[in-house]
Amino acid sequence: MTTKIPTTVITGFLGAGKTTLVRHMLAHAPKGKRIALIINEFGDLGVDKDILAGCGDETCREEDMVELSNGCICCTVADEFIPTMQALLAREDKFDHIVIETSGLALPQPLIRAFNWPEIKAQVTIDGVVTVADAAALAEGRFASDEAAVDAQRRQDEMLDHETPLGELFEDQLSAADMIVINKTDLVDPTMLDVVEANIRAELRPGVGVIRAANGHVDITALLGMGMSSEDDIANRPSHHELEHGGETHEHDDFDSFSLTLPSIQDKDHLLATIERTIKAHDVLRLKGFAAVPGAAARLAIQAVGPRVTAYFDRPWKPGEPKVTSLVVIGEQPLDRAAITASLEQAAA
Ligand SMILES: Nc1nc2c(ncn2[C@@H]2O[C@H](COP(=O)(O)OP(=O)(O)OP(=O)(O)O)[C@@H](O)[C@H]2O)c(=O)[nH]1
Repeated sequence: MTTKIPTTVITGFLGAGKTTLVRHMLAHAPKGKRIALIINEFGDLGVDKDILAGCGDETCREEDMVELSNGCICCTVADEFIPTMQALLAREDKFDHIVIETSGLALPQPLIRAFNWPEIKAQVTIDGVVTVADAAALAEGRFASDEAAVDAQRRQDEMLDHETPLGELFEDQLSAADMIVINKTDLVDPTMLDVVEANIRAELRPGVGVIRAANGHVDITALLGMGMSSEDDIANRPSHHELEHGGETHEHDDFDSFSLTLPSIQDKDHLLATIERTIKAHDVLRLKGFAAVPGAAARLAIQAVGPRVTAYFDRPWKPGEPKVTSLVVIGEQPLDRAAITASLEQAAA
């Protein structure tokens, strides 16, 4: 019998810290262990792959990364995911482990089920499904239906709201998990963290592990080598969307994304202030990309998750690379693209 290649599936809501966790995993993987990475992004800018490739480590080898862009892995299982897996398995250089980072809007269940397709099942097994939870977003009630209208106490109760697309999607991601990483613990006080953890635990199947982390710093031996064969246990991982719609519709219909490019911007602080203002005014859930700051030799990576905007220079511009500012914007439907674009264009020079 051939040994199956273990695969870790990383899921979790937009901006929860999946890429950050993957980065940590790659940096701390046992020496000599060859890990292939499949990255699935919502939106048509390959920001996550670019950030990982920009890390410069030998563990983040670009040739070991495959990107499934502008799609949700769960909607494109047959068209994209299966062929990608087959191509990976056909490669001569063999991998010891595969890591799949799903988009923050992906429903994990169809992906898990895909591991039962005969051509996949013969060679690969799911080592474990890891769901990254954003402690800060949960503590702030960002999955509640109308944040502005609910007071702090009610927000706590509505953390795992069944009515909203966000809440349901998050529950589906929790129900699929073998392990939960409660991330961003640095942003939440300990009492609130206990509330967040209790709410999460209430949604889990018995036996699912929960670990807390900041910046994805977890003991990677806890993540790799779980040996769960999750694909054999799909019946115990129900999904709202599959139950309610017979798998026919996808929650991504509730979300929208677009990207825009600014040929030049005035300056860094003005850009970040413009982004912050735009996010607040238009309920943008997630914004990320790279900016060309006048006079800077490096590109500025921009990350916004809900109202929190951060930026750092991640790597020097490559010779010949167009120095422009490219951003992807993600939010619930309807996203007022024209107004958001006009607002962000105020940062243009
Ligand atoms: N303060 C804090 N920030 C974090 C932590 N983990 C991640 N971040 C930041 O949160 C932002 C989003 O992190 P990512 O790792 O890109 O999140 P993601 O889940 O991959 O995002 P999508 O792929 O867009 O869904 C980045 O700015 C990270 O630096 C954490 O534990 N604490």
